[in-house]
Amino acid sequence: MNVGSRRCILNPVSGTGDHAQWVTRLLDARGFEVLETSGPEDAVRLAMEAGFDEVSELAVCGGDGTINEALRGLAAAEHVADVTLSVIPAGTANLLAENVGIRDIEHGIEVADTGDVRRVDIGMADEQPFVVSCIAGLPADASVSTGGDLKERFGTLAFLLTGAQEALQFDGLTVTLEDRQDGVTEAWSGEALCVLIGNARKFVEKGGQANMEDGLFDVAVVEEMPPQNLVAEGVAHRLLGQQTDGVEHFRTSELRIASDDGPITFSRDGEVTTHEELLLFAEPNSLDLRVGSAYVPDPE
Ligand SMILES: Nc1ncnc2c1ncn2[C@@H]1O[C@H](COP(=O)(O)OP(=O)(O)OP(=O)(O)O)[C@@H](O)[C@H]1O
Repeated sequence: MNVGSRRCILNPVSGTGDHAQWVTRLLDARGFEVLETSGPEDAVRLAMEAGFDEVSELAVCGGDGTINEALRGLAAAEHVADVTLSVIPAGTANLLAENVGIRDIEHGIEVADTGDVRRVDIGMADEQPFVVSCIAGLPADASVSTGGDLKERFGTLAFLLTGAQEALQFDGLTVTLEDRQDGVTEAWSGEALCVLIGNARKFVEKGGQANMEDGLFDVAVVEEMPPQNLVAEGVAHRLLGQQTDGVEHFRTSELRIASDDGPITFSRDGEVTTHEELLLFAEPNSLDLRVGSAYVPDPE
């Protein structure tokens, strides 16, 4: 039993990869035991161990990929509900940190030590957890192929823009979406360019932080566009600008996505898997997360 214990899982190669030493020194001074990951999936193992050791505070220093691995490890150890998680943004995009008001590494360390704790929703897709989003179609593929340089220059927009360029050769998704919040209703069916399910992130209008405490996903389906369109511009406008023609947007706590045309690729916070159908549900108020003072519980 490790009541009151503080541990940090640190990815030494995420982002620019030059943070490990000084971050370890600062965290050590604040009572965190720092364990470095040694390769892909190692944060899953370390978080499982933290769960089995009943660690009460777990900081994750890395990008969204490392956070996703840590969350999967905590889920495997059935420790998600018993830990306070904090994020120290040392990745390239750092979507979760950005969505909970954490500015940079130093700020993340301070928040991990003394920040407010909010009980936020997590999403489950095929029984695996995610916090930020689960996306299918173009940005899911794009998040795999977008190089570090581009990610750094454009931030999150790069996911959309790179994907949009690739859409010239992209066939789209033939999908049916069922809203299962109150019974089963067909929410959308047809040819989609992508399906975006946000827990911590909105994808339409101005985007930004979604309500992480309402027990609902923000779902956006971008309809297939003719390839001769200026696709990159079109997608960016539709998702980030004001124009929402061709975008179906709704909120739900439970959703089933079925492909009518073979397996499709999903990215759960950057973790890529392939499914013919996927069942997603929001687990309301199930994770204690430290947030920065800029975090807005209800960003409407
Ligand atoms: N010691 C290591 N050596 C090599 N790869 C590692 C090591 N530890 C973790 N990894 C892998 O590094 C990858 C990238 O991590 P992460 O997603 O956290 O950072 P990022 O890609 O820089 O940021 P972001 O996801 O925010 O854009 C993950 O797939 C993780 O499994």
